[in-house]
Amino acid sequence: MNDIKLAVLGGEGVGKSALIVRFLTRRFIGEYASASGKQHVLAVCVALQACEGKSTLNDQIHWADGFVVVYDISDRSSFIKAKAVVHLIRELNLGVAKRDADTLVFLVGNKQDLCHVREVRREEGQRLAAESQCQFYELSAAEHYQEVVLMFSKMVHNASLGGKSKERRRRPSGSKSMAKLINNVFGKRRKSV
Ligand SMILES: Nc1nc2c(ncn2[C@@H]2O[C@H](COP(=O)(O)OP(=O)(O)OP(=O)(O)O)[C@@H](O)[C@H]2O)c(=O)[nH]1
Repeated sequence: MNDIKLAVLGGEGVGKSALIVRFLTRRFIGEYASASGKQHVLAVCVALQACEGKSTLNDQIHWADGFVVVYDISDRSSFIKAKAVVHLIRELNLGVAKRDADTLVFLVGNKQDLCHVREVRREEGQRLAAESQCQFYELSAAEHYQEVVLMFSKMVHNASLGGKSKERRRRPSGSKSMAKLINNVFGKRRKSV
C-alpha cells in the first residue's frame, strides 16, 4: 500500500472538512468513510488561527506529500491567510517536486456558490497561484462534486509521483504522532480522515 499524506490548510471555516468529506464520501455534509483502493489517503486538516512562524511550520508539516491551501471566496481575510501560508510553504521549499515546482501545492478558492457575495476575485486567486507556482482551483464543496474529486485526485496522483513518500516511510515518526504535533502547535482541533 502506498500512503499519501496531504495537509489541507486554511483559515477557520473555509470548508476544509467539507472538501475532504466531499472527496471521500461524495456527500457535502455526511459521515466520514475510509478511502478504499490501493492508496490510502490521510488528509490532515489544519485551521490556522494566526500566521505561524517559519520554523514551526517547517517542523510540523514537512511530512506532507502535498499541500492544499484553501480560502473562502466570500471572505477576504481567509485569502490573506492563504496567501501567507502559500508564501511560507514556498520560502520553506516544501512541496517541491524535482519534476515540476507547481505540482504539490494547490490553491483552492472554495464556496464558489457564494459568488453573489464574493470578496475575492477569481483573478486574484489566479495571480497568487501563478506568482507562487501553485495550481489554482475555484470550486464549491457544496455544489461541485466532480471538481472536488478531480482536484484531490490530481493532487494524490502528483504526490504519488513525488517520491517523498518512500523516503518518509523509513522515518520512525508516524502520521499519528505528526497529527498530534500539529494539534499542539496550532492549538486547534484537528480532524483526520
Ligand atoms: N455555501 C457553502 N458553504 C460551505 C462550502 N463548504 C463549506 N461550507 C460551509 O462552511 C462552514 C465551514 O465548513 P467546514 O468544512 O467545517 O470548514 P473548516 O475549514 O473545516 O472549518 P474549521 O474546522 O473551523 O477550521 C460549514 O457551515 C459548511 O457547511 C461551500 O462550498 N459552499
